[in-house]
Amino acid sequence: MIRSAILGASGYVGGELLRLLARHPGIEAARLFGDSKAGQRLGVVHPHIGGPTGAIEVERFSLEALDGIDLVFAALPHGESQKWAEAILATGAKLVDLGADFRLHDQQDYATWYGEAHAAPHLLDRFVYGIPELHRDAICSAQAVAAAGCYPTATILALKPLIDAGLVESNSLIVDAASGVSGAGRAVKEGTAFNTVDGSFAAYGLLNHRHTAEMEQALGATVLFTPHLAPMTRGILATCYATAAREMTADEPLEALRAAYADEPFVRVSDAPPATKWVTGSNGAVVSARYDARTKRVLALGAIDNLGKGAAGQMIQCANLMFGLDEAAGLSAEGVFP
Ligand SMILES: NC(=O)C1=CN([C@@H]2O[C@H](COP(=O)(O)OP(=O)(O)OC[C@H]3O[C@@H](n4cnc5c(N)ncnc54)[C@H](OP(=O)(O)O)[C@@H]3O)[C@@H](O)[C@H]2O)C=CC1
Ligand SMILES: CC(=O)N[C@@H](CCC(=O)OP(=O)(O)O)C(=O)O
Repeated sequence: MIRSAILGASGYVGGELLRLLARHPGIEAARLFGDSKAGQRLGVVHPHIGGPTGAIEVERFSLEALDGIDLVFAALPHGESQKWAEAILATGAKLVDLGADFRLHDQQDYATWYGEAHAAPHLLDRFVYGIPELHRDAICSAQAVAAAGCYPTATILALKPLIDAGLVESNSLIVDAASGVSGAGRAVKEGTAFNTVDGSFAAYGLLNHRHTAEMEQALGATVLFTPHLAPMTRGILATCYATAAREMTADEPLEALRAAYADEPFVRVSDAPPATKWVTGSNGAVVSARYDARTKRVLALGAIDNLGKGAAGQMIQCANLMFGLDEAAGLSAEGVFP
């Protein structure tokens, strides 16, 4: 059994990692770290986790606690893992980091979009960007993976094959994406309180959301990205528009997606517009696309569970590849519907 440690085990992503690892045949959650909830039993912090794991106490992180650990999952607030990454990698453990610290390859981009200098720019090259459908071979041989952000995962899966196939003008991408409220993390905030969100639908982060940089890096394109907060707990739906590079049949973008994802275990191409509820609780992504001859635009859609393919599921998918396990180990659950 591969022994993993979870940094941020008391958060939403940590809880989802624990739920998925409980059924994983090859990776166990051996050490669990938190911050303000250190000292509490896991069954109290995450009442949905039962069994023996529920009795484990959340610890405060120390490097010594990584003794005998093969794999570290980091699900920490942005800026935290860059303080620890070098020391973690020096233990020989593999690291899958979900924060944004190591997703951008260029330290100047990081400073621009995150508003501060990177504390460990010399490590940026050691991290492979963690979307297996894009970088499977590199992930297989990596010691460190920076799992992709939630909005970028939905967007990149919907658009990348269309760019690669030369169907869209890469300087014309517009992405409107909506997220469930769990995407904002577990801490109590006025902007994500029930009375703020219930019965409402709002855009935020206009023109400057940090995920824009990640999308642009992965797509090699210019993106106008507008995130929205939707009154639901889980799910992301990215609706993407691009100027068509040429005339094509209405279904040609859909065929490009089918060709790109024919052998992918987690990406499904759908004729019908995808819904977030199709992937709730799973590591699935559903994508679709059309060409509109009237406006000469291509429309593409991507739906994921922000905590699944947008976070914990993708982290485990990457870890499976890094350890030569079955890529789908622990991730076979279908979505929960209705
Ligand atoms: N939620 C989502 O859908 C997605 C989240 N992400 C990213 O994953 C990361 C985790 O997200 P999420 O689980 O939602 O966040 P939460 O706020 O729910 O959890 C954060 C976790 O980090 C711990 N923590 C906070 N500050 C520190 C610190 N200074 N040192 C050590 N541990 C600390 C918290 O401990 P404690 O609770 O004990 O204080 C908690 O376990 C973030 O970077 C987020 O942006 C990425 C994709 C999707
Ligand atoms: C709904 C909501 O607030 N979502 C978060 C993004 C989700 C996230 O955790 O960001 P990373 O993927 O970069 O880690 C936000 O817009 O800041």
